[in-house]
Amino acid sequence: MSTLTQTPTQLPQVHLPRNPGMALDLDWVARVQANTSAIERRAATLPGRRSVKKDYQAAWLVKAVTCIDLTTLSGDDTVGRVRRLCAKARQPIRADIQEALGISGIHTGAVCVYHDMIEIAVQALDGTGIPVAAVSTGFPAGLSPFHLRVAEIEESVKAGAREIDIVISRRHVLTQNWQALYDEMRAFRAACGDAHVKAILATGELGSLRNVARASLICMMAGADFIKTSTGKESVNATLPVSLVMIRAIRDYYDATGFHIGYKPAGGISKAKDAITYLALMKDELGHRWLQPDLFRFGASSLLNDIERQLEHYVTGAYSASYRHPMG
Ligand SMILES: O=C[C@H](O)COP(=O)(O)O
Repeated sequence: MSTLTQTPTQLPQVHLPRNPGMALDLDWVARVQANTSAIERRAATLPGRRSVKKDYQAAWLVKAVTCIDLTTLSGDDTVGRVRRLCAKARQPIRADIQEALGISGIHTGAVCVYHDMIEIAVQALDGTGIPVAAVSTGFPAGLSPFHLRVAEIEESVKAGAREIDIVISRRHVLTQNWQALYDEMRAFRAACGDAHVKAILATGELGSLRNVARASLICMMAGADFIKTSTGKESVNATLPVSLVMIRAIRDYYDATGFHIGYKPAGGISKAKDAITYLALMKDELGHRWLQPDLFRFGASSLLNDIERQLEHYVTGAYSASYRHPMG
């Protein structure tokens, strides 16, 4: 084992202009197609495409840690659990493992909580630069009255959230009401002000990959900073076929407008090897710039646990029990 020479936090990160959005272009939306069988075939090859080992694997896993939105979104969240999660976000990899890897100063991309826990998380992360992300707009179903969803965003921003994860109205997609989806997203973006907005599509409820592609495009046209797959509460959450579709929508939007939109797969990503597959997919489809935390996040509650175990194995040659890497 040798120490890692290039850690992710040492990579320069150039500040990117924010996506202002554009007028709804229904002709562009109508042209968007998705060849489901070709996408599924390609997605099936992804887990086996890259086999990164040893130093490289450890470096990719450290990179993954810096891109995690460390999440707790449970009805039984407590102040204590959120504080412990924030402590983990500040030091996601145990000090002895970091020392053996020759790295320091690693932290997660953000901490993601319900509105009620924002102030606790902001206090616990004070001075770290780690942003608090809040799920707003009647998460996870997004079916509360529209004015309350907008007000919830404003309250979350006021409470200190620097990132807002909104949920779209799935029915606008299922009924192909693109104008309504655009208007909703535009209003959410406006309510966020300077806070960055991630649009959760809840792809497991959108019916088809073509709907996923079209909803991705419309949210970007309406000013989304990130598009995110899932709330983590749908019966199907992040998948590789959906990711391929959304990532290619990001590429098309970038080619047409020059604006970089971030990607956040969320829900059910809990294994270190899956994290590497997602990172490799981002690199292959969008390039190295999209591997920075301002453009890529995992929405995950337990992924860090497995990554820390794998890194411990890398430095010691032995696996520890997962309870030795508690999250919150
Ligand atoms: O946005 C994040 C998800 O809610 C986390 O889902 P997970 O608990 O399956 O990792």
